[in-house]
Amino acid sequence: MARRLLLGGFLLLLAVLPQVPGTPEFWITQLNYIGLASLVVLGLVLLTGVGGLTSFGQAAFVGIGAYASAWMTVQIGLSPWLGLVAGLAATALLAFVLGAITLRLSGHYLPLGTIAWGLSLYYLFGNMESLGKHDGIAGIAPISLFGMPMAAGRDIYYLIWIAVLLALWGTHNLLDSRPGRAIRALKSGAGMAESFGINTARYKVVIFVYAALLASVSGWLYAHMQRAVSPSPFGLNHGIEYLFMAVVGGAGSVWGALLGSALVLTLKDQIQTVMTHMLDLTGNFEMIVFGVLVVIALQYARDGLWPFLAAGWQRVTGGAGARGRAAPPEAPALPARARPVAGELVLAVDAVRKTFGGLVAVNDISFGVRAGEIVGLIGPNGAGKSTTFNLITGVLPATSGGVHFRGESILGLPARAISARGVGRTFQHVQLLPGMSVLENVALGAHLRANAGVVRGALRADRADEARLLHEAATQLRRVGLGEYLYEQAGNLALGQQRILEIARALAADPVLLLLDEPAAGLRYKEKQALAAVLSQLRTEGMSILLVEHDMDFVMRLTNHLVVMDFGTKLAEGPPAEVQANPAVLEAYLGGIDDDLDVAPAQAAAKEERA
Ligand SMILES: Nc1ncnc2c1ncn2[C@@H]1O[C@H](COP(=O)(O)OP(=O)(O)OP(=O)(O)O)[C@@H](O)[C@H]1O
Repeated sequence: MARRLLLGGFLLLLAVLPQVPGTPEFWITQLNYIGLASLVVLGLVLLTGVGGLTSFGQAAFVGIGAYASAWMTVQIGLSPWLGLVAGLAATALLAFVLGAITLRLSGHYLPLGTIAWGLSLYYLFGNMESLGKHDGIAGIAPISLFGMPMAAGRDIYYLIWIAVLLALWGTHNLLDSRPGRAIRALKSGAGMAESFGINTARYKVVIFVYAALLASVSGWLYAHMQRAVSPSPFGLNHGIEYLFMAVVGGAGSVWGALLGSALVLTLKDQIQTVMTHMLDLTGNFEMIVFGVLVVIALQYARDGLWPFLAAGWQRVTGGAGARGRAAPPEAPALPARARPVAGELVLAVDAVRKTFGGLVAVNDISFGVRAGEIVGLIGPNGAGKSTTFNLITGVLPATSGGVHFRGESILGLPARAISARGVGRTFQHVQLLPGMSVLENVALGAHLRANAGVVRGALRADRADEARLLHEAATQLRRVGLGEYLYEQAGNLALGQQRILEIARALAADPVLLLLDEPAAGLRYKEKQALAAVLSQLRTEGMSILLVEHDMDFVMRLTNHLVVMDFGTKLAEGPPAEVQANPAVLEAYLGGIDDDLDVAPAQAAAKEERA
């Protein structure tokens, strides 16, 4: 409620400011520039703050939007609106090509790549005869709406701010949608996202084009506001300044874009005024002071200033608690895949082999998992269990052998293709998006069961789809006993709960086979019992489970079949009681290779059960 009031007040202020007779013209001009910068910075929030892709070259896309429309209106005499369409088309095409090439670069090569094309485009503007070389293009017509030209600053003000507010709304919606969750996974969970069928390379290109289009709209508005364009505002220094704005404002939040643009532009102007009037200094000294202020700000607020303001506001208004919120409403179930009949061979691993240089980590291992069966893959540390797991899930390429899932060869397929066929997994080291709610983390698992894309997400035309996804996520969370934590931040959960959350996320993908990598690690006794109950229940429902686990007690009580590995080779295979009595297995474990495995209590437990 309080947030709505604040937003309403802000919108009202924006709307009436130019109408108040006393508002200085300078304020309007400054607000126009803040709006134009906000559009570019909003793109950077999505690209850099959320997606983790640093770009220094956004000013060049502003230039494409500006020059395309300037050229179309001045040289060909077309309407600025057609100029907008041409600018957006040119930007989309160029960003797609540049993105497809540069986004493959990782680490510092990506920012270097963006600097390279930022510079190239700047020099292109300055050297093309038809674009007026370094003098640029003058005499650009103003934008007209319903026959009324928006020539004055106060006229175009509304158009600029409508564009900014629409972009804020669209970006905010996008982040709160199915594609948005995938985008939020790019920065720190790309590998995990691929395991849920998310094409991360595609989403990187999508946010790159999205950010470029926002910059292009800003360029179009700028060209028709200034009525002239020249290369200098589209140079690399402006690209860096946009990045500053994003970082200072708070690159993780859409409102950070507005705050950063407003702060940087106002500060620069104020410092310049102080320098010239009070200290009698002329020249670009404001940039020096500004640079120092940015360094200090980053020292104390790494995530920018918006999170500070948001936290302060939360304290004042006492924000809604995560526990108190109602669960997502009922919604039709998501499409589900056909289940195998009990006993059908779901997974067949056939003489699979993996070598790392001279080391044979997995040495021609074969085993199978049938529908409605829990198979345990056990062995001392370094036996090759995780490597086998990674070969099945497509994370590592095999050296030789075969893996069939429901009769189809899956060896060599990428992780997301394997996941799409119905193989769900959890990770040895928990891989969640800690800043996202528990519910959203699980909804990410159901990504492939819905199809709302970026446009539907941004326009909020995805609500029916979204309701089904969230309802499914809540259902899976209740199924594993985490129904009370739907809106809690995933990072706030205890490790044991995070592991169970990973199972819920895997279940949301509607898998036929679940691969669990040490699910009981770090769990307390009670939590282990709860987990065992969940897994037994899943088995009863026909789920097939392959379990890599160190806790022998847990494995012995739960599995139908055990495969024991040691030094990459299969040591034994069979029902747990049989394997447990196998002398080779006892030797491998009791030989002191692995202290974690405590066979004796497991034997006692098995005896107890038989008695
Ligand atoms: N990427 C890699 N490069 C080189 N060697 C590797 C790589 N991954 C695993 N290995 C080696 O392969 C062997 C099997 O490792 P793996 O992690 O599969 O064993 P594990 O049974 O899962 O052990 P743990 O129970 O400790 O997880 C080990 O000797 C390990 O050092």
